[in-house]
Amino acid sequence: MSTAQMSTAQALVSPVRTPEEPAAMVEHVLTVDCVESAGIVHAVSGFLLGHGCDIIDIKQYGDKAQGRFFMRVHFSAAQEPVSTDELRRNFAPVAEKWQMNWQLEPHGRKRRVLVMVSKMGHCLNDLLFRARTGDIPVEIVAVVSNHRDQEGLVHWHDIPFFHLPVTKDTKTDAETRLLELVDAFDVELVVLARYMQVLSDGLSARLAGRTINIHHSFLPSFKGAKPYHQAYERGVKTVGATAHYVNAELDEGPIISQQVIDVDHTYTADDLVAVGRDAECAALRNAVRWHCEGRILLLGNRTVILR
Ligand SMILES: Nc1nc2c(c(=O)[nH]1)N[C@@H](CN(C=O)c1ccc(C(=O)N[C@@H](CCC(=O)O)C(=O)O)cc1)CN2
Repeated sequence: MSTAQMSTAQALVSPVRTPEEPAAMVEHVLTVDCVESAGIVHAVSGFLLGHGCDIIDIKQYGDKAQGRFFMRVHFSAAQEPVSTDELRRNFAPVAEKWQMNWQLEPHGRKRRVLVMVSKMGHCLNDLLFRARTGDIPVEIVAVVSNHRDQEGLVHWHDIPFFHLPVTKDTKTDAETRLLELVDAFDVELVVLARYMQVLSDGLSARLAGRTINIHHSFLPSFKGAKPYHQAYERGVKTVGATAHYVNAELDEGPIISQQVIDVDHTYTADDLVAVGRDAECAALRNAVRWHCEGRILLLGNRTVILR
């Protein structure tokens, strides 16, 4: 068989050689905040260009009053040769030079979430459904409650349920057990989905920046345990809900997301409780989604949301 015949035969069996197969691309999200100054975007985009990365979406905000700069970059990187850990190692010197607070995560990585609830299950139910359907990038790894009302729902989702009753005498042990569960399940975010016990200063400090609460009023109005009854007595025409990070000060943590609903004189206090549920679910789901997508950065007791 002549060489010409040989090469025709080979052509028949070996795959058609197309131009260089693009390497598999992996998407990442980089969030940074640092002192505001010229050259930050250039430094970050130059780093990405130098590592063969392609920017998909970029959001930034410079707070002139506080002199702080915030940025979120969603980008794709050729998987070979750059892994997430390698990107982190290579970005560290850039972050050091600019004194950045930063995070670099695979885009869409599901965060490990522990949900706390008392008796009212509407926010828990909404989060369980949206986690199950992939609407929010979370894996709910455990649910903790000081009551058993939601145990059946949680077991239906095949998720571990822990009953930690809280009284004046058991609160310290309950909080110690909660921290054991946070470590045991490698929890990245704790969500208080109508959990009606105040976390101690010590627990709030241990969970600072990784605990989100839904308060059933449009803060700063009507703090405390019964905001809808306060709203009814005050005769308001709008009620709402506020998702915020938890700190030791009750209902005082940095606000992430708020929702409102118009009402009028025909609404009883129970009617306000009922219409408020949708606002609570919407505010909490947005806050959890934005936190897990790396869209929230802190500026003192306020938040910067890059979306
Ligand atoms: N350290 C914090 N812990 C909690 C916060 C918070 O902002 N910081 N928010 C609460 C949720 N919440 C309002 O959104 C709230 C819950 C409970 C109370 C309250 O007064 N509880 C009474 C007991 C009520 C009961 O047993 O039903 C109390 O703790 O004495 C006010 C506001 C979650 N934790």
